[in-house]
Amino acid sequence: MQAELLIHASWILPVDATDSQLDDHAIAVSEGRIQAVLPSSEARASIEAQRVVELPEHVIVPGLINAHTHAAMSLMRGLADDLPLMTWLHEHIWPTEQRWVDPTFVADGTRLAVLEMLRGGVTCYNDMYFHPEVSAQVTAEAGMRAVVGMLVIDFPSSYAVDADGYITKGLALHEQYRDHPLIRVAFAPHSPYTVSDAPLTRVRTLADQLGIPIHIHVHETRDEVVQSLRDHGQRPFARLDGLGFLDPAVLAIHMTQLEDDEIERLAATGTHVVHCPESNLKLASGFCPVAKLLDAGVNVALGTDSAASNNDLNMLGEMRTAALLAKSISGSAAAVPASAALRMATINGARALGLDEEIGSLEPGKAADIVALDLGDAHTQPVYHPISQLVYAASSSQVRQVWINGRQVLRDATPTQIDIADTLSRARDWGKRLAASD
Ligand SMILES: CSC[C@H]1O[C@@H](n2cnc3c(O)ncnc32)[C@H](O)[C@@H]1O
Ligand SMILES: [Zn+2]
Repeated sequence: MQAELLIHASWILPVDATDSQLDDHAIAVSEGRIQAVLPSSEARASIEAQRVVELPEHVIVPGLINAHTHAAMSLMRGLADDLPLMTWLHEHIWPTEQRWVDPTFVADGTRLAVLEMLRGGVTCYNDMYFHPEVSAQVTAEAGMRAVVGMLVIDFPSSYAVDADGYITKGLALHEQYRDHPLIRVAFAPHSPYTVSDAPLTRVRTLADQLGIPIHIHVHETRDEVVQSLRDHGQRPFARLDGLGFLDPAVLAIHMTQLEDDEIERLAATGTHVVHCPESNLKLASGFCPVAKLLDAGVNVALGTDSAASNNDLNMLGEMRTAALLAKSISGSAAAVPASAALRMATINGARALGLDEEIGSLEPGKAADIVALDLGDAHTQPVYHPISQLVYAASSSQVRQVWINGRQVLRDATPTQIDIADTLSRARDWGKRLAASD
């Protein structure tokens, strides 16, 4: 057999149906797709490859999927800390966005985020932000995969004046990226408290017509629920249900406030939940009952939220936090074991985005989105169970090689498509500008 690329590693965690661990295996790649995953001994005997990569002491996993981001907000990392959500948004983040966010801000912030995520083994992210056409372009230039949000919000910005304006721009973006190999689009109405019923209904209709996901913040805090009971006479979840917003196209972000009947309804409707544990912890938003959701059969993916509320875009850290927090909340050390955390950061994210035929696991026929981490460092030795080292001990600095669609975008921890010095210099400049206006 011929292959363009053959990667040998000490361990492969393909995230298949049985959570296999494959020791001394190889992955053969051609035309951007995985051809075979097989023992290295067999691969050496049967595959003639144009390029062979040997990765002893490395574990290979599917590219991580960050299922909820506001990438460009990396330029606001550390701008306002130690505040609850509404104070943080109303008194700091939204005024800063009104003053500064434009296409250049989004380009420079997204590039900084893409650099951080690629170095952390993230190969796909699901974004919600202003000027998504700019995020899409920057991401595609870096060779990274993204689902870019067709943002909808009732408030004006430098991007659009009203909800219909956001939708019109979003539809143009959808047209522009039809059939793109790396970029998909989804509707991204910000939340039930910032988008009124009419645009939500329009989003629902259009999403059905176009067959695309809907990405929305829901039940992030108790205050959100209290406010909705006051303004609408019902919980946001019930309001969204009434508007037809519960089904397998919908990614409900956060979900820290959930009654048992709502968990049952999520499971019955196939609605996905995206858990953002570090952002929820930092803003003291509440706790998403992940173990209960998984037990009920709800698909739970994992996201960082923005670097302004996390304060990083590190999905290795997010997996660890998700696993530890679930144990603490449920009172069971068996809750969200390492294998479940890895599923949340890979195949569950792919499923939520409707991309599970394409990415999320290392199986023949899927896109070659592959991440290799070197476990030879002191803090990940010795290796009894590679998944344990990956989820509970590894850091981003151990991500050495990343391929997306079979193209190497990180080689020996260095991005191949991004100018690091320029990206950092632009970030520093924005930092000075924002600090001077504070
Ligand atoms: C209109 S683009 C997205 C919008 O979301 C804001 N945002 C960032 N983090 C959060 C969060 O945790 N909850 C709600 N909204 C958030 C961001 O500042 C943008 O304005
Ligand atoms: Zn968010």
